[in-house]
Amino acid sequence: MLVTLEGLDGSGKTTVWEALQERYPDAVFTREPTNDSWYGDAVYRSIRDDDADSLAELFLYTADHADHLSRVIEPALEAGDLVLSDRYSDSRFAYQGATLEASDRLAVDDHLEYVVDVHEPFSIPPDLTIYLDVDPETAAERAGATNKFERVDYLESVRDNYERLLEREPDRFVRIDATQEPDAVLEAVLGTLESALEGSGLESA
Ligand SMILES: Nc1ncnc2c1ncn2[C@@H]1O[C@H](COP(=O)(O)OP(=O)(O)OP(=O)(O)O)[C@@H](O)[C@H]1O
Ligand SMILES: Cc1cn([C@H]2C[C@H](O)[C@@H](COP(=O)(O)O)O2)c(=O)[nH]c1=O
Repeated sequence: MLVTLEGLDGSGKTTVWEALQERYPDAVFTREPTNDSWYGDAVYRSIRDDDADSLAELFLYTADHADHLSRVIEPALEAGDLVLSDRYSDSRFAYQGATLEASDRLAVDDHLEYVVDVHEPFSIPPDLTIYLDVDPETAAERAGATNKFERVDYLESVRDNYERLLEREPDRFVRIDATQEPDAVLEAVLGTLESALEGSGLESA
């Protein structure tokens, strides 16, 4: 089963993902951008470049995703493992959808749909996506504005895109109020995961 954690920068995904590692010791924990390949290194280089071309950046993130799929996700799913990924394809749909729209780099009507379509022929959709919902102000404050994505105005567009994704696939997404205290957020995530794992044949926490 493939479970992904999504949300704005600073929404608390990594905090939750790290706590889950104690509860699910047999699961495969992974992330995007990857931090163990040259594709991931290239993505982090682009994140640090304020003048990066938005279309080139989409394909850097997508190359990293393709490698992540073949190297980590597909083998783990074939082995029947529970896979928990801190960010995955929805980050591309929300973030690059917003960046491309702002840069006017592409002659398409709907930038989010374009990014979804790029993934469609090769990607594996998650079984469950836990969306940690925070307002852009809280997100930017918590994240500390350390990169070009962590600005309130940009995060507003990213959040609008996440809302579209939740509307498109209400059965895949579970929204959790991530402005709650960390313990309450973790409890809500654990409750969601336990319900999803019931009857899946995979072990509960
Ligand atoms: N529920 C919470 N309430 C208050 N602060 C939180 C909460 N969850 C996480 N934090 C704090 O917010 C900061 C960002 O958290 P974290 O790194 O988990 O977010 P993230 O979503 O993974 O961010 P990014 O996408 O930028 O990596 C950290 O300092 C963390 O301790
Ligand atoms: C996977 C992915 C990520 N991003 C953005 C979101 C963050 O600002 C950075 C790095 O992610 P991290 O969780 O803070 O390490 O990259 C993106 O724009 N598109 C993506 O596909």
